Formats: sequence, C-alpha cells, structure tokens
Amino acid sequence: MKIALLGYGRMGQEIEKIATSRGHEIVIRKDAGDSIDITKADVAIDFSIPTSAFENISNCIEKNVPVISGTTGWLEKYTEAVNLCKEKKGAFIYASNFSVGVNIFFELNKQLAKMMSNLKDYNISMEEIHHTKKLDAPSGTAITLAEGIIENTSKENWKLGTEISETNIPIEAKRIPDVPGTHTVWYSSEVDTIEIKHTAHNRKGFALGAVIAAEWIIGKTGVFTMKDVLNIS
Ligand SMILES: NC(=O)C1=CN([C@@H]2O[C@H](COP(=O)(O)OP(=O)(O)OC[C@H]3O[C@@H](n4cnc5c(N)ncnc54)[C@H](OP(=O)(O)O)[C@@H]3O)[C@@H](O)[C@H]2O)C=CC1
Ligand SMILES: O=C(O)C1=N[C@H](C(=O)O)C[C@H](O)C1
Repeated sequence: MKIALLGYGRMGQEIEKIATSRGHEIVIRKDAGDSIDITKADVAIDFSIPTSAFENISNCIEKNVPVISGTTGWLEKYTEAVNLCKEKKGAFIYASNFSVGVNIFFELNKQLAKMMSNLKDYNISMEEIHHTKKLDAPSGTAITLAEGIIENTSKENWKLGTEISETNIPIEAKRIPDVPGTHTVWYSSEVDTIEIKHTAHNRKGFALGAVIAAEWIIGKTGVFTMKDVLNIS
C-alpha cells in the first residue's frame, strides 16, 4: 500500500522502516510547510505536532484518504474530526498509544480501577516519563489511563502535579533525556501500594501498531480505535 507520512520526525522515520519491511511504499513525507497531494496515498499516518494534527487529519478526510493519527495534545478538536469523518463517510483512527503492550495495559488499568473503586483507603496517583523533546504534558497515554480510571471510580478529573485530592487523579509528568515512554499508576494506602507500570524500551512498538492500524483500515468506513484493530475484549 502507498503510505503518506504526515510528520517525518522520530516516529515518521521509525514507521518508514517498519512499513517498508512489510512491503509498503512511502509516497509522501511531510514536515512543516510542505505542500502535498494526499490523493497519491492509499492511507495517511499522522505523527506530527499538536498544532498541525487536526489540519492534517481533516485534509485526509476531505480528500477521502483513510487516516491514522498518533499525534497527542490536540484532542480539544477530536469531536470535530469525528463529526467530519462521519459527514464525509471517511475512515479515521486516533490512538494516544499504538503499541500492543500499552493497549493491553489500558484494559488492565480499567479492570484494576473497577476492583479498587470501593476501597476508599487507597489514594490513586500517576506518573509519566518521556524524553525532553516532548511538546505536550501530560502525555496522551496518561490521559487515556486517567479516563479509564474515571470511567470506573468516583474520580471526576485528572490534574497535572502531585497533589492528592478526593476528586482529581494527580499526574506527574517527568522529562528525562531519551526516555521513549514510561507510565505508572499507583494505589497507595497506609499499609501497602499496588503499582502497574508500562515501560517502552524503544519506539518500535508504537510504529508497528500504527502500520497494523493502517493495513487494517483500508476498505473500511467509520471512526475506530485500537481496540477495534487489535480485537481486544
Ligand atoms: N500514539 C502513539 O503511539 C505515539 C504518539 N506520539 C506522538 O506523535 C507525535 C510526534 O512524535 P515524534 O515523532 O516523537 O515528534 P518529532 O518532533 O520527532 O516529529 C514531528 C514532526 O512533525 C513535523 N511537522 C511539523 N508541522 C507539521 C505539519 N504541519 N504537517 C506535518 N508534519 C509536521 C515536524 O517537522 P519540522 O521538524 O519541520 O517542524 C517533525 O518532523 C507527538 O505528538 C507524540 O506525542 C509519539 C510516539 C507514539
Ligand atoms: O511523545 C512521545 O514520545 C510519546 N507520546 C505518546 C503520548 O503522549 O502518550 C505515546 C508515547 O508515550 C510516546
């Protein structure tokens, strides 16, 4: 399949390696300011920057090119993208994290939250660690984890920082050179702590998941998630 890479930075380049090893062709590599003809591609994969993701995604939808987006930090416009996709009968997947491991971790996180929901002696807190070049905080993955907890407990929101509160889940965002992405959720009481943690060792898992999603979406119409792609129940 012919792939457009919208964003040819760390992730775009990692995706190119995996896509070509699976027999695909990269026909567009777009960075800031490049003008492109998206209709040359069978599918587009957007790993760009928070301020450009929505424009990239809507251009694909308008031109009827299925689009996969992993860019984080633009979600205030997610509903607009979903509505446009429905109106134009396009095909679109956003995931805060495309790795199989993190998608399993998302489900584990929801199950644990359900089990902990009535145990009021435990305080919930989270941490995400990423490389120093990351533009957004907290990470998209941390936000998805927090949403999974909010769905299954009495917590109402998340908040950047470390302050424990009745309603908010505190998320501490740390920036350390070269860290691909580490996410931890803690439930702590006076007597013990339960910890679940996912550590990415490199970017290969994110890139492979995005290519698998691109292969999967060809010929489909609608708005999907990685849960649909991976058939996780
Ligand atoms: N969902 C997931 O699984 C994952 C998501 N991410 C997310 O993906 C995004 C990219 O990460 P990463 O590759 O590390 O970041 P990089 O900064 O390495 O790459 C971003 C690229 O986007 C380019 N860019 C800027 N403006 C545009 C535009 N208008 N259209 C297309 N490209 C543009 C930049 O080009 P230039 O240098 O010219 O400005 C740069 O090459 C981030 O939001 C990150 O959080 C990262 C890993 C996994
Ligand atoms: O910017 C990154 O690098 C990553 N961003 C995603 C996020 O914000 O969750 C996914 C992964 O953790 C790497």
